[in-house]
Amino acid sequence: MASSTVRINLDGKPINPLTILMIGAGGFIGSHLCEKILNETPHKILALDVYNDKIKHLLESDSLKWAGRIQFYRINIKHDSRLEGLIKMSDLTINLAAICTPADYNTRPLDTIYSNFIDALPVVKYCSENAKRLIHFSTCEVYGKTIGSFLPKDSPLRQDPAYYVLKEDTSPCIFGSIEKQRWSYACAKQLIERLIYAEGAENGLEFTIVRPFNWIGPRMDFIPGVDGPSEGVPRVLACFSNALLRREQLKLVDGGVSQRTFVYIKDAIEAVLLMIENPDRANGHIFNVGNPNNEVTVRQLAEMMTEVYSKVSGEPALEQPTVDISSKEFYGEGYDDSDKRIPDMTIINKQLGWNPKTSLWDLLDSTLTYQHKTYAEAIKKRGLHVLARYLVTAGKCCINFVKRDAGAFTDLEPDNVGFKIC
Ligand SMILES: NC(=O)c1ccc[n+]([C@@H]2O[C@H](COP(=O)([O-])OP(=O)(O)OC[C@H]3O[C@@H](n4cnc5c(N)ncnc54)[C@H](O)[C@@H]3O)[C@@H](O)[C@H]2O)c1
Ligand SMILES: O=c1ccn([C@@H]2O[C@H](COP(=O)(O)OP(=O)(O)O[C@H]3OC[C@@H](O)[C@H](O)[C@H]3O)[C@@H](O)[C@H]2O)c(=O)[nH]1
Repeated sequence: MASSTVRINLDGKPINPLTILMIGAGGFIGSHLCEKILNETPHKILALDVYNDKIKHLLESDSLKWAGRIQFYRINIKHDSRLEGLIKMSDLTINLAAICTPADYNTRPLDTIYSNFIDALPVVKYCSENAKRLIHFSTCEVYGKTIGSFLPKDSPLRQDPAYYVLKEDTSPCIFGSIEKQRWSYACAKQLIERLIYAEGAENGLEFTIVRPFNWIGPRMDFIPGVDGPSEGVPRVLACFSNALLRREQLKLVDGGVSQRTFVYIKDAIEAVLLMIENPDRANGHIFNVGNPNNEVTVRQLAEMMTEVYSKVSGEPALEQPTVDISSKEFYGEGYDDSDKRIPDMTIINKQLGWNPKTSLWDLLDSTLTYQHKTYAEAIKKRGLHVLARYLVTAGKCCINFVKRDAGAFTDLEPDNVGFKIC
């Protein structure tokens, strides 16, 4: 519940109610950030996105306690004349809009570059020209590969943090060759960071840049064939959740040797709210937002998710829960990878006093509980439905489709048919 008492920031200054333009509010991070702002602050949100299914629960009824503090605008920032006016109406613009699933970077490089650089240009321009504050979402991927990854495999220096800890103001950005089009995303993000930084240096733009380190939690991406395209390839959490839900093997790209640190979305948006409400401490800064204590290889993540899902679902794991697959087969030509992503936390600790709280096991427990509750039934129905169609077309038996409503047989959606084998 939004408090009615005057809220103060880290420097003891009163926090005045803000109007926040959130571009990409309908996405994974945006939906959690909207919830937090509406539940804990008096701020108003102009939620801009092409989709709103992940924030529908915040928009539905005027009876909601935050009614009137969130308005949704179905806008594609690629070509919409309303963008500048909305930026002018707001005290702060947060830009989350991006194509940010690795399966797109090497297969849709032009769209990826346009989305992460070209389309962000007007947002930066309008904020700078109208002296409006900007919080821009970049990525930990701008660091690319660690320096240590170029050392000989047996070099002891690989164990030296100086060769792998990623620090905002000192670490280089190291990408693969141009043919490795995976890096189209990271390079576009790097260039928009540099443009924002230059707008700050030359024109006084008040900016904060966020580099998320694998934020995960409920509502991340989609489950292919349920709330996203069957042929879609989401990020690893949704890929692995999809396999677990369907009792299929989890695919380990190139053996799952890459390492990642994962942070719970609920911890991460706490850091963003601190940035929003402490402009004197956040303006002009780039922040790593991640959890250095949650490092695993992708293989270890798969094993942990398998164990947690077995506990959550009550179903035994597969005999062989994982299978290796080459990146070429899984992602196609031009894929490349970050070897390791450990965030240095010095700057965010000093400026905002933020630290993540949730262990990887606990965040996977709450996330897979959500996934199982949300998707298991739908997937089971679709599975039976597909089986029924197969049996009928294969002439194995006749099946009486028992319609649950009076609709025509054309709408044989799993939700409204039951069947019995005669
Ligand atoms: N989730 C993470 O771990 C992570 C890690 C690093 C960086 N990021 C960055 O954080 C931001 C948000 O990521 P997310 O995980 O919420 O992704 P997401 O895909 O769930 O959300 C992005 C949202 O932006 C919207 N969008 C994209 N192009 C748009 C356009 N032209 N006009 C209007 N809306 C548009 C999409 O519809 C989507 O709702 C992205 O910039 C991403 O690069 C996220
Ligand atoms: O089914 C899968 C999916 C993914 N993976 C591997 O899991 C690792 C993580 O893959 P993700 O799809 O989550 O994406 P990455 O961590 O590489 O980058 C992501 O995090 C940083 C953000 O900028 C973006 O949202 C995205 O680029 C990669 O090594 C990938 O190859 C698998 O082994 N199997």
